[in-house]
Amino acid sequence: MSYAVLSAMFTPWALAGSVLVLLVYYAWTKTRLENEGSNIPPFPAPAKPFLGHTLLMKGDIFENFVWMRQKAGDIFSLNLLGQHWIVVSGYENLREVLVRHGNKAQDRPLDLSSKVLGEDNHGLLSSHGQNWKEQRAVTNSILRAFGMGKNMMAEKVASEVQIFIEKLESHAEKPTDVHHIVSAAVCNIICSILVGHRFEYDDAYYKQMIENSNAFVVKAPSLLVFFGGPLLKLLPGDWFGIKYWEHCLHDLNENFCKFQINKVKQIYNPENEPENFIAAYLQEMHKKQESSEPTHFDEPNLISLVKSMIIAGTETTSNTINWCVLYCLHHPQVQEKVFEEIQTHVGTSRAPSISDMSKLRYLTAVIRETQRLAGIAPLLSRVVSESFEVQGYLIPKGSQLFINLNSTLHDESKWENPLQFRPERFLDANGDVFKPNEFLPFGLGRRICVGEALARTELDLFLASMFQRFRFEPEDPAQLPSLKAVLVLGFSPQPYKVKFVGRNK
Ligand code: HEM
Repeated sequence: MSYAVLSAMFTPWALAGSVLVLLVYYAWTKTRLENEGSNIPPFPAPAKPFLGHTLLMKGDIFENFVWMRQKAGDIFSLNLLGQHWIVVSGYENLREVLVRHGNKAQDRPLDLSSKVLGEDNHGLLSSHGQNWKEQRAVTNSILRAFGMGKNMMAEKVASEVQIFIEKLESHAEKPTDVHHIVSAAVCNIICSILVGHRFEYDDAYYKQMIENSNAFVVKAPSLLVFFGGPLLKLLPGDWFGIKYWEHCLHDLNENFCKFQINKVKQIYNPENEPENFIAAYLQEMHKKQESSEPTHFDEPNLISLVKSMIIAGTETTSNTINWCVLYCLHHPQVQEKVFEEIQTHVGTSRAPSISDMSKLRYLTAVIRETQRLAGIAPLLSRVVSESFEVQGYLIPKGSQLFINLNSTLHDESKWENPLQFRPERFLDANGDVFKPNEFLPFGLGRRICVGEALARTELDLFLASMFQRFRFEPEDPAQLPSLKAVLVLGFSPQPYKVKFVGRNK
């Protein structure tokens, strides 16, 4: 080979061209799934080169899943930028995957928030393996010790409800967007568990924290961006909103989680009974460290755990309350019926308590119907740690799962007219409330919501007092706020205003 040919081969352009060809080849091989050709669930459409089915995720993902399910069945595959995702729908299939094969489908893929924060496998929401098991066990035991599911926790909730109702009274009859007030009240319950005290709703520091935590849900980049997130973040500007989102998470991390942990550490004494979640975790951590047992208990996990609880425990419950008020604006007869029930069984001279709930059966049905119809946490994600079979299909190790929770909550074969708000569907012929298996708003199996008992107490006490004290009226009766949900990480109602009219008027 002549010197001229050799030197041409090593020009910067030729090198750049070779790198590009290699990259394209790499991307091409990445987009051919490892187990394609074996008995994996079918695809709803042919995959495009490189992108696979990524563009099919555009728009309303649940509407897309409906036609995909019709074409490919209850369990189908998608190739998203070379990653094998499997979408699972239908109650029996969810049970098979999350319960029967639960130990092989309990890990969470590393999500974009963990990637942007550089948190590989910390905390509870997005951790996996042995670390997740330990963080989940300690969270459950601390929450139980602080009275979750018992009267002790109900008292904490009840005292915040009282302050919340007074706040609503100060806005009475004025059309108000109560989103912040509801979130601030609900988050105060988590804060009083985590750090041992509540915050004023108008406190600037607290408001910022709520905004950051809310941003995690409503400002999350679209699912499309999720798959290429870490790379897209390197682009100049903030076209996809990743940098703003990252900033909010970072602020939450530094100024709330780390700051509050440091405050607790300053007065923490391992000899004393822990007064809050952070102190209880520190105590467990020190015990493990002293016993020199191998342990995943450490401060990075604690920081992430605090963040998981704030994020998972605020917008979920407050969204459900906001949905319930919105449904009642559209169905005023429902709120009249709840009020009558409260008047009969509780009266109006004292606040409803958790022990009243067994008599407030229609209210319980209204809360369940709100959770069913709103389906606020519609899609759960998992990564498969060991291959297994469902319905004769191979669910291969390393594939990722989208568990379509709303496929059971809105299943036409189970619920008549599933998209209608009809609380009576949860009442039997004797007027007793029941819970069909398909009612799974908190998930199923090993990763079922860790705060379910707390969330149910919150929903019962907040809503019972709201129905007792106010009639919810629309700002403009001729134009009711939209019922169309905003879908980012979950389903939230669009912002709306409501008038809280005192029942004594
Ligand atoms: C109406 C309110 C709520 C709903 C509908 C809800 C729903 C859910 C769902 C569907 C999951 C995912 C389960 C899975 O992946 O299988 C989950 C997980 C979780 N929830 Fe809730 N949740 C609510 C309230 C709360 C509250 C108040 C807390 C605070 C303690 C909380 C903390 C968590 C945590 C930390 C996880 C992650 C658990 C894990 O990955 O092991 N949630 N929740």
